[in-house]
Amino acid sequence: MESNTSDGKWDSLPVKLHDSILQTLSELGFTFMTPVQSACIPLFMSNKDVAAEAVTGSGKTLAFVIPILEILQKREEKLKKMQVGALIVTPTRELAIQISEVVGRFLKGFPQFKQILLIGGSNPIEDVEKFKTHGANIVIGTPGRLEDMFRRKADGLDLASAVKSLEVLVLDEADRLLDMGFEASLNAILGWLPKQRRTGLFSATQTQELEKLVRAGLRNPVRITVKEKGVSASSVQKTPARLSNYYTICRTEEKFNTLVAFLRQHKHEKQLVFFSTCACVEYYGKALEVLVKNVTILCIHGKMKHKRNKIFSEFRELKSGILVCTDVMARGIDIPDMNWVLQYDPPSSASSFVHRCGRTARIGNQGNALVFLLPMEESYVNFLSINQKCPLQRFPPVKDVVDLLPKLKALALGDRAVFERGMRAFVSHVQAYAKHECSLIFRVKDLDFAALARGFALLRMPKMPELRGKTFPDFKEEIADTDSIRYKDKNREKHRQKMLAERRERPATVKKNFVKNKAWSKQKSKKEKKKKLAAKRKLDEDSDMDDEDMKELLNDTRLLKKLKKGKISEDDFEKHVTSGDKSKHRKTLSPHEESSEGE
Ligand SMILES: Nc1ncnc2c1ncn2[C@@H]1O[C@H](COP(=O)(O)OP(=O)(O)OP(=O)(O)O)[C@@H](O)[C@H]1O
Repeated sequence: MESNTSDGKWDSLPVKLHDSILQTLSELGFTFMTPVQSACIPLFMSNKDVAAEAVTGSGKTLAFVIPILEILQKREEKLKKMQVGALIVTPTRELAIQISEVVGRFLKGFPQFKQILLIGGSNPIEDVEKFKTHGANIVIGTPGRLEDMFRRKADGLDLASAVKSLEVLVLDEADRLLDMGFEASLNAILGWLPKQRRTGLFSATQTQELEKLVRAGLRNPVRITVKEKGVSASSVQKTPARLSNYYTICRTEEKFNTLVAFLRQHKHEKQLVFFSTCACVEYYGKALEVLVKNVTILCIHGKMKHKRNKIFSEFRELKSGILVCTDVMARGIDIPDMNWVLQYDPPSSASSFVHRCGRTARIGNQGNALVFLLPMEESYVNFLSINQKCPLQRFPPVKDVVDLLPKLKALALGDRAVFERGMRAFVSHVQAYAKHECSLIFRVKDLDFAALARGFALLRMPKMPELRGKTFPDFKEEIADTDSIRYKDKNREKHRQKMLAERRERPATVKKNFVKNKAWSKQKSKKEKKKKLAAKRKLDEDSDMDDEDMKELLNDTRLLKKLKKGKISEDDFEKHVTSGDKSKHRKTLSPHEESSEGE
């Protein structure tokens, strides 16, 4: 089936839709159904479980929202205030908000039903109170918060009882939800739900693994697949037909300059720029704010706590602008009039590639996507075309590329915060690169680290396990003593100076043991200590990491590895491990992973 909006009018369905639904559809100006809607709605309404795969932006949301409303309003026994009839689970908050807006629009015609949004970023106690006061028949949420809500019996919310009347469960972006990252929460949630229910799995890249479908509780599901006919070939492609999908090949040192030149030439358009990690968004996003003038630039990633919803809504309203983001924006997000999807870093999986591109060229509109590849990554183009049915064309060379890396370096020299962001971004990028699903093409061992560091405009090479034992004659350190780089923020700098002075005053022997005795106190079990060290290794975006912290963490990580390999004893480990006392402030080595970016 080709994905367009002319798959018949709503009254051509074998089932008649409720007048209120038809009324809302007419208000929205949706005269025709899309293929996924005409296929799913009657099946889902007739007691079947469905697993639907349809290209991005093909109207999957209504393919489950309409049946949910039909099923709930047809129930013989009307739902009470605290009875949940439908549960929609999504991997990200933004997607949950978006779905709740769609549901809200249709609920105007069904005032008897209430919906509630249960997502991260808000106060869970407020959610509990809201639920208790207003009740909810349709729940939309992200796995972490939903699981949390199920466990809040002590706060007076018995969600497990409320879902006993559940008729429909929808997993939107099902393949992502059934991934490892959400496994624990999702299993817990599924465990609370009644077995007798309809289940729908929706995605542009559906899971083909039967065992996953079974885990989601699907009984003999009807599989619905709606793909696009390829423009050139007679093949069926996974991306929308009206998407112009490009790639460009840049050397590492040219990549950022090319991006800036491109963005400067497309200021009147709306664009998403994907990076692989939160730390890269923080670093490059801020750099773009300085280097691309007279255009709104916003940044969003999964480690942002409260600002996220506001940023997302702000960007949706813009006529033109740039949203620098991680894969938290890759799936399901429906931003009107998106002109370009730029992938500065290729995504960690082929399915992400399809979803990222799908933020443009939605519902029959024109759109463009461009992925930046290094020369050694060119075979990714073939891989996408053959294995993923996602053909790309080479983008004509970007004009007026100027070298802005010296400017970026100057920014780092002028503010320690920029310097640290750059180091963190580099480390996270390398570690994310090593985790690429397509590891035959994205080979970390083939990365030219010196060139990469030049491309990141770093002042010196960071210390990280991947670079251990290597020398980089092609990388010129910009500054011998990075301690001399000051924070622009006066208070932060004052605090740093104080810490430096304290460190200088501390005798060398005490230095090692002083903090150690505090945090790694004798009372703590060895297991606990190891757990704490593992926790320290998870990146905490809100704190700072100075050079000393970085060294200590490297030391700790090295020791932990040795301990695991049996090269040192537990006693040796304890003797040499540095303290965790500063862990509140410290950064870690590991990247800002986006693998469990949801929520
Ligand atoms: N029948 C229709 N006629 C016109 N527009 C529609 C119709 N159905 C949905 N739309 C619009 O199409 C856009 C894309 O729909 P939706 O977000 O449901 O796509 P999707 O298939 O879920 O995409 P993704 O795979 O990216 O999650 C939305 O703006 C929606 O309002």
